[in-house]
Amino acid sequence: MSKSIKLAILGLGTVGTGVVNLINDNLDELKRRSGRDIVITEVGTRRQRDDIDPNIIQNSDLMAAAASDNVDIVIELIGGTTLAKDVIMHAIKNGKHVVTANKALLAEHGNEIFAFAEAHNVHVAYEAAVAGGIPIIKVMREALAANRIEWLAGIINGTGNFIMTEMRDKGRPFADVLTEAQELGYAEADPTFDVEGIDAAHKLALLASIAFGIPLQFDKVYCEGITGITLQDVNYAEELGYRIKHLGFAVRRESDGSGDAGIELRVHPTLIPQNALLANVNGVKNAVLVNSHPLGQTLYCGDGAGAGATASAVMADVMDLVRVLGSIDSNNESTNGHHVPHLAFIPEQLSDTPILRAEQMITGYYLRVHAHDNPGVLADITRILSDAGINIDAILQKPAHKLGQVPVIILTLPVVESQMNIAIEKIEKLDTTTDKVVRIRLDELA
Ligand SMILES: NC(=O)C1=CN([C@@H]2O[C@H](COP(=O)(O)OP(=O)(O)OC[C@H]3O[C@@H](n4cnc5c(N)ncnc54)[C@H](O)[C@@H]3O)[C@@H](O)[C@H]2O)C=CC1
Ligand SMILES: N[C@@H](CC=O)C(=O)O
Ligand code: NA
Repeated sequence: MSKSIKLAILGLGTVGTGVVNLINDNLDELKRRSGRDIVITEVGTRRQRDDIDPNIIQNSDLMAAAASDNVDIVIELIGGTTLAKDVIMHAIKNGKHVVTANKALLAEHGNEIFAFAEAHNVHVAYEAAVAGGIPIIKVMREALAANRIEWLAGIINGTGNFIMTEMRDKGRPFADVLTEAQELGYAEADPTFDVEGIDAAHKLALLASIAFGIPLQFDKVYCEGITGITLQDVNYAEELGYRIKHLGFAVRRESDGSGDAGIELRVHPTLIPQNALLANVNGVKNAVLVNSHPLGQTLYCGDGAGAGATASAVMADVMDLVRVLGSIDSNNESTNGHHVPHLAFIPEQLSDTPILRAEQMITGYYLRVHAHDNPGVLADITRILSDAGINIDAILQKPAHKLGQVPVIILTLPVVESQMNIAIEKIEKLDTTTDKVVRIRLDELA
């Protein structure tokens, strides 16, 4: 057997431990598939641990581990955007290939990191950074490489989907389910990233780049989380044949008279029909639906978080890099040019297609309006909507729930957000309405 491949695993938390376990469990499988011995030579830990194989160097100096002569591939699993960035840049500078699960880092600094890697002729692989174990990066960069991607929609945060599922099915309180997600190793170190939609926005920025061939633009992703979703809205949505899911959308919009041309990047709770495929993806499962030409719609589904699923993606990247290393000759030159561009398109071909602002985005809406139970209230509300050119798809008036007040639920057809903003402002000013209008986007795309 030829030379072994030496790994440094930096960070032994949920994912790092999952990677060590996977290597131990599947060592023979890895060797049979790659023709190489895959060996962990160093781990980056804060403290010396006695449960680590004594042949493995335990290094609390991650910069040293990233540059070690004893390492071919550096696997960054510490998370965060400061030390993790320094360590990755240092590894690249020292000619190491890198595998990372760190979507926050790539969404914010990926343009710089990938350019630096290209300049040093090494790869930064990141399958684990999006949708956990689902091989969505590989599919989009390689299997769909001949397609023009029109849009994608996905459940891309396992913690959020787990919370929404448990709330809906078992009526469990939000905070309890979040605690369980943390115990199961699904949540980010700072779980507000999960519940405020930031983690999904990081992943969407990555998916959009490889879908459309645009630079990473995390700062332009419209982002809403699940903290404002109440059981009341979940139940009303179900009554109307819809389900609320937290989704990410990347949509190419042509200028067709109904709106502006550009790309919509948005993550938010969304009503989708109960019979839609994504409506039935539950628990920690993620799913990404991709519409491309000429293939059409394809759906990718699996565990989006957790030790085993994420380790699977990390090691899939390692296996790809083993093949790249196998194709490098003794002068460190690539012998067969196997190189998938980091963002799927060759860097000079990345386009500057504008990202649309929130007011330019087009979606349907679920509105919950609280009104006095007086004659003519419904007429006032529907007139405002129709004056704004907004078509109503369904309307549901619930029995009065507090002193003479009725919740009115309205579903609309797609409308440009700026129009909806104007209409909601007018509805809130009516003497007959009380409270703020609750609005949740509704999408039939997914
Ligand atoms: N947990 C999951 O399901 C998934 C996590 N990820 C990403 O994987 C990365 C790791 O996540 P987890 O394993 O969940 O986090 P974690 O918090 O369980 O593990 C991080 C580990 O890194 C160690 N660490 C941090 N700074 C260190 C330092 N200076 N020196 C040595 N060790 C250090 C911590 O002590 C901890 O053991 C993050 O970027 C996360 O966003 C990606 C996909 C799924
Ligand atoms: N916290 C993330 C982990 C995987 O990316 C999630 O819940 O999806
Ligand atoms: Na993945």
